[in-house]
Amino acid sequence: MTTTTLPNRLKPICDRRAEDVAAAKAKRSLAELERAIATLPPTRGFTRAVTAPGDLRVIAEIKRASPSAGTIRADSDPVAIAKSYEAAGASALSILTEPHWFHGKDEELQAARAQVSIPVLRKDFVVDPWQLAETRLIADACLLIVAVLGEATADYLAQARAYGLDALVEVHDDAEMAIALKSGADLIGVNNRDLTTFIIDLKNAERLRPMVPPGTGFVAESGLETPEDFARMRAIDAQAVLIGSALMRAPEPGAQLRYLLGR
Ligand SMILES: O=P(O)(O)OC[C@@H](O)[C@@H](O)c1c[nH]c2ccccc12
Repeated sequence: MTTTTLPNRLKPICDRRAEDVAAAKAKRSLAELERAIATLPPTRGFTRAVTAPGDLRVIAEIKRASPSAGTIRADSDPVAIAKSYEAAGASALSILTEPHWFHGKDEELQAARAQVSIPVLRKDFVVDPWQLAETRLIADACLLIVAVLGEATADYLAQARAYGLDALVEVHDDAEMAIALKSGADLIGVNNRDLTTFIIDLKNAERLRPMVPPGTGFVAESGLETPEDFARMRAIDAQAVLIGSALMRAPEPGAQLRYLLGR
């Protein structure tokens, strides 16, 4: 994946991830990962869980830090938070594993996933197909960011599916949405945070919602903080919301989720 045309804030993260992958590949070949995948049971079905009929579904995120917010929660125990999200009614989890900017760890994802029964999205910056195999070994779904992958999104999606891995395809404008739709994505997330400026606007999801045809799952991502924000996403018939900071900043993340869901 060449990253020369990436928006400035994504580029350092993706370049660093590409270096990490190069080092990891030297230790574990793709063939070795694929042999391990062949022995795995099916995933928990992320797309199915977050598009199931009923009230707005929640993908609750575990995120210690981010480039836009700095440290969000220093003392977080990911296993305890994962259990509290599940008990509060989350349909799925999203767990950041990017280490340098988001302070994530694969081991924390694995520990959290082992203690819940809902599906888990590995939230990371995929810049190499090798990461899809790596993700299949520890999680139920991957994130594919169209701003990073461009027209290659379709190939990454096909490879993820070949491993039995679900994918959330992330876009933030019309041009990226067109690429996501063409890629055959069955789950599209609109990021309300502009990854070049970090500005958040829920109108982004509202504006792009009509482009997504029935039968394709729609997830509104980022910047959701209040019950009113949830109501706005229900009003556009989003199947799910992806929420991180507003939960991670609360004293009790699970209790905060319950409050936002009005339960
Ligand atoms: O913390 P928020 O504003 O609730 O956002 C969660 C999630 O949408 C956000 O973490 C995110 C969306 N797309 C990403 C891509 C990479 C890293 C992080 C993200």
